[in-house]
Amino acid sequence: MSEVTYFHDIQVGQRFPLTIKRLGINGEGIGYYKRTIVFVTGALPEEVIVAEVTAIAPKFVNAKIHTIRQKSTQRVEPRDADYYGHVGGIELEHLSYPGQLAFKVDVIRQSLEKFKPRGYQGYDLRPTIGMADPHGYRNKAQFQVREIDGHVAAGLYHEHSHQLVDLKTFSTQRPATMHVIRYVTNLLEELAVPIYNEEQNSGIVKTLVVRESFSTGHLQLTFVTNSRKLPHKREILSRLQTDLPQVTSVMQNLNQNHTSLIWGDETFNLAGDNYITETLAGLTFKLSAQAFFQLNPAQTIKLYALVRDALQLAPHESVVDAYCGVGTIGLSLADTASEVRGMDIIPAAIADAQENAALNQITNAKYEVGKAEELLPQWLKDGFEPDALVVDPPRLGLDQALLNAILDSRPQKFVYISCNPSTLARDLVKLSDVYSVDYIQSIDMFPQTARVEAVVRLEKKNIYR
Ligand SMILES: C[S@@+](CC[C@H](N)C(=O)[O-])C[C@H]1O[C@@H](n2cnc3c(N)ncnc32)[C@H](O)[C@@H]1O
Repeated sequence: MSEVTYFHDIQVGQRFPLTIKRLGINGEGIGYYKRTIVFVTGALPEEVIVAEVTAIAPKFVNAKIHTIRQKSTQRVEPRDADYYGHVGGIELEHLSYPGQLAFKVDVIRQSLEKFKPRGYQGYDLRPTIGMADPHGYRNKAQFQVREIDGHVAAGLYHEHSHQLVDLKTFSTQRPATMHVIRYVTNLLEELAVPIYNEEQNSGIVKTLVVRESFSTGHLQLTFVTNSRKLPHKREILSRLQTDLPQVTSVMQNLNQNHTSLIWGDETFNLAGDNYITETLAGLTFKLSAQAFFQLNPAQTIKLYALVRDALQLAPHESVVDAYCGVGTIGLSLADTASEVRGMDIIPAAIADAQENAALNQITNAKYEVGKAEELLPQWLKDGFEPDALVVDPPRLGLDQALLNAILDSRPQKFVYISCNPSTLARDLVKLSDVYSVDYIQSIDMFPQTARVEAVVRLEKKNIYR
């Protein structure tokens, strides 16, 4: 972002009245000042505000709210009032939950209108599936630990900085994860365990990671440290055993790198098990400290049911789970399919997928390390023609080579799970040559954030049958 003024009549610090027209993809309010697009953090549609310009870029202006002249009826008091606007993960806390759910459909609509895939005006955009209680859902807390004013603090960085915000409460976290974090933070202070100092690269405890199993209530606690030695280890473990018996796995990860990467290469056990076990959609998963796992288990169950429903696999049909992570989607389909094949670029994720298959006695699922855009064409060349395809790509969307492979092979059944409406709409431009969009079902995996997740059911057009 440049501080240079590109618009001869707009300056940083300038204030002007602004009517907010809609919310943008990151949840910011959007208005127009002299035909220039203005993004205003925290402003809501239909509000009339006085905006104060904070930055100017060639094609847009960023601003903050100076005053609100006319408030939206959808505006609510953020639950995390002390932290709202300072840390990420709660950027829509000022918007009512029905308003958030409506926003998540609207963002998809805006993306479709921008990219205009074939027939987009007729797409069945279904209302977002929300949570009965859109708080206390995150099963994992990964909080930095630092000393602030002589006290041990644990939390997230101030947005766009490395200044830590000590989160005493955080309403999107499952309460047990916060309880463990605060207990350990206080214990580290009481025992005067040296806390990491980023500037000097000194001290020992860098990060606390706590993950809770939704199904068992057990928790895993990992200390990420700058040295192998964890001072007062015995006392810490004994206190945890007495006061937090639900913590069944205590691990230590050694990370002596002076970088922003959370994890070092070595993880070892301090007490209890190496894993916690999670059961989801009838499947059991062993979660090691670093294993990727969905962060909102209650909604994940609904997401997998949506995929199953959209595919309606017959027992003789094979399915590819592209971008499979630890294999959860494909494994949840395995009992309805003849064969599941999945791929991911992360070797540790594939190792977990294979282990998860074995743990659940699933013998018809195979996983390979590699890029979807390379492996799918390879499998097709080798004569494997899947009946169904599920793609769950990262925010970048589908690679061109993968799109070409899909358009060439045209699997009969196709579900696209997207976490970015913009790349989804872009990819649909190509895909809609061969597939029609049956429906787009958004599901709220991250309440209070602007993140959007959607399940798209595509149907091969008749001419290709
Ligand atoms: C949105 S996550 C999907 C997670 C998984 N489907 C689940 O439900 O847990 C995207 C995954 O794509 C993987 N990935 C990124 N680029 C890839 C590529 N080119 N080919 C295959 N996998 C890729 C990432 O490692 C990540 O696990």
